[in-house]
Amino acid sequence: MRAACYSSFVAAASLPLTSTSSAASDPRRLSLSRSSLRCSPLRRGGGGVARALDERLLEAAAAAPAPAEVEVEDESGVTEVEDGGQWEGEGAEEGVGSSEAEGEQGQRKSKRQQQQQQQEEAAAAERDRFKLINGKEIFQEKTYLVGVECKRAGGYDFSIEESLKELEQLADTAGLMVVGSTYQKLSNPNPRTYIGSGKVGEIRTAIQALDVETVIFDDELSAGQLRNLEKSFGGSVRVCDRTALILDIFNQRAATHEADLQVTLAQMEYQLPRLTKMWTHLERQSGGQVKGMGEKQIEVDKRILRTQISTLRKELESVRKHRKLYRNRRQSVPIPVVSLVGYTNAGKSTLLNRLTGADVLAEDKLFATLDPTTRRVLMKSGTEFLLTDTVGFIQKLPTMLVAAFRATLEEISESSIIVHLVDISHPLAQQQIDAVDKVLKELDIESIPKLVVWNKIDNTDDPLRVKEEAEKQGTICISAMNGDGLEEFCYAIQTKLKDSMVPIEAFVPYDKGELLNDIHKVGMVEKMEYMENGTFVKAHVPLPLARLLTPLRQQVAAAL
Ligand SMILES: Nc1nc2c(ncn2[C@@H]2O[C@H](COP(=O)(O)OP(=O)(O)OP(=O)(O)O)[C@@H](O)[C@H]2O)c(=O)[nH]1
Ligand SMILES: [Mg+2]
Repeated sequence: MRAACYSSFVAAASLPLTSTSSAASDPRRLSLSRSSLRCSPLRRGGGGVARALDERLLEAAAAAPAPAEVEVEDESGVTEVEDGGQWEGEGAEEGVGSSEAEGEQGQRKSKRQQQQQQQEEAAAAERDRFKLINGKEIFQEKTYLVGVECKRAGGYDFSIEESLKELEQLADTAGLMVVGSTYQKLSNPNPRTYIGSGKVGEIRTAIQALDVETVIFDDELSAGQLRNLEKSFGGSVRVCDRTALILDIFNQRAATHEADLQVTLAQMEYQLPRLTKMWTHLERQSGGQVKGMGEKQIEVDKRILRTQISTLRKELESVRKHRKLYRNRRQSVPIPVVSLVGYTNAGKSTLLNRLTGADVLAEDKLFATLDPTTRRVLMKSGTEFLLTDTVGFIQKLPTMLVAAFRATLEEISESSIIVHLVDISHPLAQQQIDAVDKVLKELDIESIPKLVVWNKIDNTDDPLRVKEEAEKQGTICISAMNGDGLEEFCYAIQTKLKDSMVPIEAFVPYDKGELLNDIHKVGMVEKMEYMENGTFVKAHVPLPLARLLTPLRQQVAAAL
């Protein structure tokens, strides 16, 4: 029953398409237009991994005994009572017979009551699995996690246990209920099933014992591996991988048009290579007589998907152009931009909120922020800078997501300073730093000055010792939560900004007073002298403003 309902869900939901069950090859799914996919209430209700409320309710209703059957049972109960009434009369004569009948009847009754109670409890437990996440109702599917530790070149620094722990956090963010996990050490992944056959059997047993509905692998699986695993685990269990899970979280959290476009594009790109051989059932249905039918259907689907991908790319391009235009307009007032980057959950949004009084969602979930938010920060010195909050990074970040979010991250490449915020209280802080540096390298922005800042100092066991260590490394410690170290943070930004500015001396006539304002706002004034026809100013200013001031810089010698 679940498999049947799930078919219709996958067909209606968008293209996270983590499943390769026969349902996943439903032709209707691919013929859906993207706009209809985006508007689908099922997609709104949680995307591919977490199922929508309506679907689950239908399913739960179907799984529960039909009301008509309950009535029949009740009717039979009533008949028995009536019979019992007759027996009662007879029993009054026989005495013992009556109490025996009553006992039997009572036993039957209590058994029925017990069954009813069990059913009610099961229904209540089922209802409890509907959770409200980000204002969306999500059904907490029972999920089992699987990891593989491989000896591979350029491996990640996260151990398999740590990586699985993070996968559990991701599953929790997606609204899933993790009921167990396992891992295997392999020299090389099995090309058919990723894990060995013994492990497949072990997981199958766990699926049955724990009533698992979804199995998530910690690494990206091929279409063939997904299909083979799903077959081995039994039709109703869904198998997906870390990438699909991350895409699903992004899908759940995309709140703006641009984020929505980016996530849909990434999902389609993830899906494209996984369409291969999903139509083999057509070959089987046709009894082998209409050869190549499935093959043709894949081609049709791929073509549809490619067309949708290219339409999406064009749409994204136009959004990007618009964003660039906006950025250029913003740059005509050359306020320096400081970008906040860091591992997901490091506290970037909390810091932005704390410094600017913004109202960006900050919560103890992974990928709370998908869209860059920029706010103005006014320092005590009077200097201003723009602070941009960006999407968090994660180890094993799907490459299509990095690519899809490149436009968003372009903001970073045009900033004056990059602040790499680290959750220093996290046991894997160093590994997280390495993962972020890896993505930053991919973005080719190493020439921009970087400031490493340790956050959540309040959450460490020994803040004093951590601060000492930070000092040794030339790093600042802050608590975005309670505001500790924020003055030092602003001072460090100011110093770094100054390093990236040009020292100038200029004579600003009184009728060009607005330029003096700009110097104050975006630069750092060291000396100012009011003279007869204007003001002499010595300052550090950003390059664009220094260029703008060129004629006035040349007048200094004449004025003095
Ligand atoms: N104890 C402590 N908790 C903090 C601090 N800063 C942030 N947090 C908490 O850390 C969690 C994540 O904070 P966010 O600001 O959402 O993190 P983020 O880096 O924006 O995360 P993403 O948007 O997912 O990339 C929230 O529960 C915050 O309350 C801090 O200085 N101390
Ligand atoms: Mg955030």
